[in-house]
Amino acid sequence: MDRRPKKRPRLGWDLSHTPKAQSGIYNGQDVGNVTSFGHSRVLSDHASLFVKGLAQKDSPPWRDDDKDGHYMFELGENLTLRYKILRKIGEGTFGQVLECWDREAKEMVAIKVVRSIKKYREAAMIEIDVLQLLGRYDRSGSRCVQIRNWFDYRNHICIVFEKLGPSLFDFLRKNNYRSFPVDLVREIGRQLLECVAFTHDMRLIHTDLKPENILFISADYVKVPDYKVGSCSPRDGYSFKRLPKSSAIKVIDFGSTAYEHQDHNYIVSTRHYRAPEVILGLGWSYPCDIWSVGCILVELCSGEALFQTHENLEHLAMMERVLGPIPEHMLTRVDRHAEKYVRRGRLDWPEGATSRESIKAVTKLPRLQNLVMHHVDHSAGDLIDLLQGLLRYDPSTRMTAHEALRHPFFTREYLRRY
Ligand SMILES: Nc1ncnc2c1ncn2[C@@H]1O[C@H](COP(=O)(O)OP(=O)(O)OP(=O)(O)O)[C@@H](O)[C@H]1O
Repeated sequence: MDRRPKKRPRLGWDLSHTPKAQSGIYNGQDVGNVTSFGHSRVLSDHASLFVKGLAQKDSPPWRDDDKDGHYMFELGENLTLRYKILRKIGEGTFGQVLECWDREAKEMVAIKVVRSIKKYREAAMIEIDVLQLLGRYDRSGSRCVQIRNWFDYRNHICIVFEKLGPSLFDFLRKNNYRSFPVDLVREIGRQLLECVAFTHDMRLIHTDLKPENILFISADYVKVPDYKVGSCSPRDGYSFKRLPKSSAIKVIDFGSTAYEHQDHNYIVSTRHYRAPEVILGLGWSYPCDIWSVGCILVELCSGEALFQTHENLEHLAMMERVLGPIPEHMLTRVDRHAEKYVRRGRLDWPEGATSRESIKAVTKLPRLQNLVMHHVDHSAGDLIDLLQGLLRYDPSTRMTAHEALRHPFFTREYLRRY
């Protein structure tokens, strides 16, 4: 049974946060006048009528947006005369993602049609800036999703991407939250860290790494028997699980990407992947992405999100249960919002728990070593050691992406399956 929503929301956006560190990049001009974007296009319906040889049909009638500022459309309609809408493939905080046929390039594309609300339009311009920057330097085009085009259509910023396959989260969900084989985890981890290393080299922090934002390039999969699930009969279909034919992945959603900055102290990341320094209000930087990678790798090994909680103190208590005590030097420096989670230099737990259920949820979590050993049939020692480096509490001693890529979990000669 599905226990989680199709896409877990990033909390920061609908709180009060506006990405301060990013405001210097897009200076609030009207989008059509932004000069820093070489390929800026503001396409009115009339303008698009002049695109020669592309029109199959006219533009759809003008419709009001829905109450949240989402673009209203019907399948088969044009989105400018260049793109034909085939289906909706995703929805997030920023807007809807539509699979479209690009009549000019003659290929499928994924177009993010951003909500017609000022803060999302502004954030979309930052995402375009980041994507163009990454695209300029990532010559192999290997790990970050590629932007193909962008335009402003009926007050919606539309970002055209190469079309990718399902997300890691889609795969986990379709597999009823059963684990990936460790060799696949290794291949995904390596590519993810390559992307993070490249992004960090570009002095950018993604801030929203999660299984929903990591997409397989291809949608092809095979069904293999899942011997670990002894209790289910083959008849109910659960004794098979899907595995991707190729492990190649790309990272998407650079809409919350932050530029290197000294004063990062607003809340970032989707809850389960949020680093302790973010929760404690200690300021954050590149290491917050590394923490998210650690959480993602554990989730791929076990099938379930590591810290399933919606509450800060419970979240911190879960971290202590899995990883050991948070260093006192971090707890004594917390900001005024997080003061209530600390008592005499240690976490106010279980005293500060809101319910017995909460204490139970924390107590039932295993130690990291046990969790990994339970799910992984080989290379557990290397994986545990890597995770301990990625999930170090103190961001200044946490592994960097480049260090992680040199870890034996990736460099030792394992018999490769993927
Ligand atoms: N290039 C792509 N190819 C295929 N599907 C995609 C692509 N980009 C996005 N998607 C799908 O659309 C969904 C939403 O995309 P994205 O995360 O970029 O939107 P968002 O509004 O920024 O989300 P969030 O709420 O996390 O900020 C993804 O989870 C994925 O399923």
